[in-house]
Amino acid sequence: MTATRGLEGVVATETSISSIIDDTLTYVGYDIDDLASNASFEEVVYLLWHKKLPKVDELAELKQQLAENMAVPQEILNHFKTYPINKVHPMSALRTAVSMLALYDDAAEDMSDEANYLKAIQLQAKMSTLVTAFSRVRKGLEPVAPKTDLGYAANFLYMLSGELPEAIEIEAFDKALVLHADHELNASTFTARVCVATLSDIYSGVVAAIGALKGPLHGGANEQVMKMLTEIDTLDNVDAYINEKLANKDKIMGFGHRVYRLGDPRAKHLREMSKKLTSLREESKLYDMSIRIEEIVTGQKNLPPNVDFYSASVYHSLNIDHDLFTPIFAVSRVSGWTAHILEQYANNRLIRPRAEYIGPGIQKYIPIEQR
Ligand SMILES: CC(=O)SCCNC(=O)CCNC(=O)[C@H](O)C(C)(C)COP(=O)(O)OP(=O)(O)OC[C@H]1O[C@@H](n2cnc3c(N)ncnc32)[C@H](O)[C@@H]1OP(=O)(O)O
Ligand SMILES: O=C([O-])CC(=O)C(=O)O
Repeated sequence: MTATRGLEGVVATETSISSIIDDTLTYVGYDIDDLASNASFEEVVYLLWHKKLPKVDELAELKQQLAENMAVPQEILNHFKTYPINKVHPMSALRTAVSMLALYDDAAEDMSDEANYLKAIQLQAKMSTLVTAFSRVRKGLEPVAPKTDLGYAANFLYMLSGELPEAIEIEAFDKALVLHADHELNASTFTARVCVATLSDIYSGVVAAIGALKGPLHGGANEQVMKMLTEIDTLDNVDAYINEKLANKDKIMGFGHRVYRLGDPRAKHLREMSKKLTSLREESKLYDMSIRIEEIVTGQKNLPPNVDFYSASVYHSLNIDHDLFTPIFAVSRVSGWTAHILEQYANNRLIRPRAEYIGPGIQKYIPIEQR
């Protein structure tokens, strides 16, 4: 038995939710470029869960279900207030809060298809409330209740700031949610599938996935990109900073991908959004710095930007705190996680691969006093 490092190239499951073939990303066969230009996030959520685009009444019903399920138990909001607030990363708060949601769900252990679908709706609805409420509580502000007449993207921005967002902000945020919704068998989705393949519950699968997304080699990279842009500070500093990192063999966050070799098709949409929004906020320097970083990293290492690179300056331009970038990724990706969890339940087999043993051969036990 020989291990494949990082499971590269290993085909671990079948799925009909999303695919990456020849650097093209599709959700249920729809090209991501088509969806990014035309579909709302709620349509994409429906697509991932039902494997078909919704009709008018189906979309209206899903929107209503999401809006109606956004409120979270007061106990969880009170719990936020007990945290050592300045030390807690919002991804850790989200991980705990999603775990707590299960405690207040009477159907948490009901494994019927109907109950699991309802839990998917509740997780999708409540995660945006949890992220925005935590952000406010740590600033000493009260959470803002969702408005049932707003769409998902608008509601997130409204609950975050307490102000009704502008149309351009809603459009950009909605598109970012569409672009992050699913991505074949990425690390967090695989984690979710492994977890629920033991027939554990959907909350456990999503909590496990949040943990996997948090790391800087996966969803956590978007926050690190913003940290890098902040450190570099000016266009003049870019070359020296990036060249030094590359010379030291440090990774440049937001570049490279396990599956894409020619480039991540989502990055160009975020690049365009970054250009527009940074200019609107009179912070074009962030876009200019990003473009120069891309020129150097692509030129020297042949590594194109991934979804996390330009999303950083997009979220910054929406006045979002930098440590909320990865929780926002989770708010979108929970649609994909839950779609994969439901798909796993529908045709389940325990996921249990083997390991190549590289430790010592058979050894004889030595009593502790003789070691
Ligand atoms: C939503 C997402 O999860 S998208 C990915 C987000 N993560 C990041 O942006 C973090 C930075 N990128 C990386 O760490 C990697 O490119 C990953 C984790 C995305 C993919 O990793 P892998 O497929 O395992 O590639 P691996 O890390 O083995 O890299 C292969 C080679 O490219 C180099 N490389 C890969 N990414 C980068 C990078 N961002 N900066 C510099 N060099 C890089 C590696 O150093 C390695 O070089 P070597 O062969 O000389 O040792
Ligand atoms: O697919 C991956 O490995 C990582 C990624 O881009 C994503 O999860 O969106």
